[in-house]
Amino acid sequence: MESNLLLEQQRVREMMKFIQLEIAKLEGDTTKLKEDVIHIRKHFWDEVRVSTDSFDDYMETIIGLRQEAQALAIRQSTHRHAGERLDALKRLQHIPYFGRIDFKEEGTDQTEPIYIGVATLTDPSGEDFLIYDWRAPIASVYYDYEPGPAMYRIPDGGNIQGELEKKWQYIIRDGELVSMFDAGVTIGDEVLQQVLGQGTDKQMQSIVATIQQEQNRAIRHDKGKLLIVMGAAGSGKTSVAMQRIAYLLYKYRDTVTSDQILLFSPNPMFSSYVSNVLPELGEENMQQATFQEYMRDRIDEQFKMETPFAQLEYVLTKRDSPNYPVRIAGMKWKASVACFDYIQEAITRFGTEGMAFRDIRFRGRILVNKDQIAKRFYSQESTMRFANRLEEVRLWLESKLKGFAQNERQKPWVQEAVDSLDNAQFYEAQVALAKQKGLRGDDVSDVEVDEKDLARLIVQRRMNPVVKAVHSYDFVDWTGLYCQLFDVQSNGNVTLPKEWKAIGAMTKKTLDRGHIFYEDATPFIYLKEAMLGFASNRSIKHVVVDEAQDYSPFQFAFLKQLFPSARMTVLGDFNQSIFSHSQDSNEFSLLTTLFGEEETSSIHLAKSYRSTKPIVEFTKRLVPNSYPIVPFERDGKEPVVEEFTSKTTLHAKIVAKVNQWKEQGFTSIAIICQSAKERKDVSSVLGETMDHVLITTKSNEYEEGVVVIPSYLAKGIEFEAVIVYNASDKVYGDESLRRTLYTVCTRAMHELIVFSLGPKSHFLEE
Ligand SMILES: Nc1ncnc2c1ncn2[C@@H]1O[C@H](COP(=O)(O)OP(=O)(O)OP(=O)(O)O)[C@@H](O)[C@H]1O
Repeated sequence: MESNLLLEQQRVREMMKFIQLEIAKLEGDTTKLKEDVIHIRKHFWDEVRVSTDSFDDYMETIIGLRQEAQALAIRQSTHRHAGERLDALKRLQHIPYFGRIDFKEEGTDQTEPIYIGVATLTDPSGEDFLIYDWRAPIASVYYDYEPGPAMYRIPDGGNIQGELEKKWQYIIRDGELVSMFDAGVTIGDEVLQQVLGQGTDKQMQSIVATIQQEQNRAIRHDKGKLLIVMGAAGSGKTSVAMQRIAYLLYKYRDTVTSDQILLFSPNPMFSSYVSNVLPELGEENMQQATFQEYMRDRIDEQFKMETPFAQLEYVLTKRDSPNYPVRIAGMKWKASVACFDYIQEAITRFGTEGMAFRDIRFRGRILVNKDQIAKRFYSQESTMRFANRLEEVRLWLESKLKGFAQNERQKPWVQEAVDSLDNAQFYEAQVALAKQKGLRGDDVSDVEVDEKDLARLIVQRRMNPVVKAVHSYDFVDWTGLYCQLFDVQSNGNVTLPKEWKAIGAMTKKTLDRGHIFYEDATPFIYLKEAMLGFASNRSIKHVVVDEAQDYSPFQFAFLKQLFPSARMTVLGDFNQSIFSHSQDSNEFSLLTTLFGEEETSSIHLAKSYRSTKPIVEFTKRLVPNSYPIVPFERDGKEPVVEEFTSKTTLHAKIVAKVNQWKEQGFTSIAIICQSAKERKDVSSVLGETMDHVLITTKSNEYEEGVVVIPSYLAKGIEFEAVIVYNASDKVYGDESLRRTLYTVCTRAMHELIVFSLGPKSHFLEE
């Protein structure tokens, strides 16, 4: 072992030297190549004699042009390759590799050592692989097998069988091999201990050196349209999501680019938290969005949409409001599979009856009344697509409006409007008419304007809002249609909630005020787009949804329609549903039906890596009916639960504890409050005594130091040490908040302290 270590240390040093030399050489080469490319571009035409006097001259010109273009293309391609190699070398310059397998391919008698790192490196001839990218097919053996028979898949679909003779793990710091381990069965117990025991960086980091077998299955999974990854808090779901994106970008590098992958994240701060991983692995970041942004764009100016965070504040802080039970029952219903089925049935029913239309009005007069529109709609074959039927009605209305406009020009109000135009208005009308005739500038004054033109223009302008409304299908009473869903008092197939009537009344009242609850946004838009056709985006090839337990079946159905060409990876943990009101289910059952069993695979990650074993054991007890949660064996302090009777002593204790943690060297400390309301209280008290950062829904950056953060913004991220500000039974007493308490406690990596003002939550007793 000792001599092995010396040999490997020697190899690392040689490799480091080689990498440094190559970097220096390539930096020179790429500068020269870039200058060459610029030079060729600049003097392109100087090098070509252009003449078309005779056929021979013409041919010579063509050949000259082709040669110059070829020279340019060759230089550009050499420059690009040199640039790529330089990038790879730079990624390897501190840690050239982290693992090695000794693999003997079946049918050969030679064992080849395969070194694995974050990029591929060949010798200068390009023939021998010095280091393999962790995503290369052969590297999968490193993650998937213990010594013994092993195999890996190659891109054409075949398998390479062989024997994995040995597996090593290396710890290399600043170009020196510090230690190496026989990685045997699982990769990384020792290395993992070290990695997980350290402090957290400002942002999430790649885990390629220590990916575990189950995680690797999820990262490299490549079958069907949908992959569901469920896993305990801290089991590496987000890490899997990020390494999986890197893997897909590598495997499909000829067909998929980073801007064709879209990650849905829970909030903007989360986006910044994960933004380092892909660049660290040499890839550009994928696109990121929140579901809320997609909804907001579609709801547009029609309603003022509540944000999901405002919705959560309501859930967490308005328990005493008399409307609370109805609103919560509504939230629960509107996010359920039952509601999804119910609206699907309603859409089918509207095909034969019950569509709500609006009168087309102009200057107080009804031009086409809603019954006429309904008659036209239902006069068409019910087998026709809904969108086509509505389009036919639109075209019919548009042609009717044209007729109305013509008649309207003769009306006295138009003549009056023409007569009352002052000079400025007349000139402005002249310019507009000139524009309609395609004239501009000086030509404007040449345009002859007669009364007929002016009448046409005046009617056109007055009717414009009506024309626009018809064009955007506002002749359908979308709000009425949505509200009408709540008028149905019984439905054969779906059980309606007992608060049904009150839910309907509350929904209507809110929409009438020009507001829309967040829970209504998706069903409302879904109803509309299911009838009009979904405005889809076909350029996205892969959609990744993190924190997927917080998405309703509607939202998934919507995503599927929105990105019809995309495969999906969905990662979540039902123990962490902050929307526990809305999600009773513990599985993504609708998702399976959406894509079909054939196209769906599920992987469960049971082992939890973030927190120490005592913290995992503690948090596990908060969710007794959960799927298995297995702690990674990492020692640490037992979590502390402490009750206080006064805020003053509680705050003094928080300040003392935080200061102590800072002295211990912790750089990421969170005081997690239940809501933003509570966060404000805490901050106003701590403000003078302790430096801290307040995290709000507007925070875009993941912050180091001491943060005060509401529960729902702490989703998905982690801190070295966590104080749960007030886990009293008053604050976390309701069953619906069990999962919230679990979520906040599981943010802690090394230390967890749960304070309570008054008697602690009974979940903590359990
Ligand atoms: N194989 C691994 N090697 C090293 N670190 C790992 C590994 N898997 C997970 N981790 C670490 O564990 C922590 C939790 O990972 P991650 O945030 O991906 O989990 P999660 O399942 O998304 O958590 P949650 O659902 O609680 O938000 C991170 O610090 C991550 O780097």
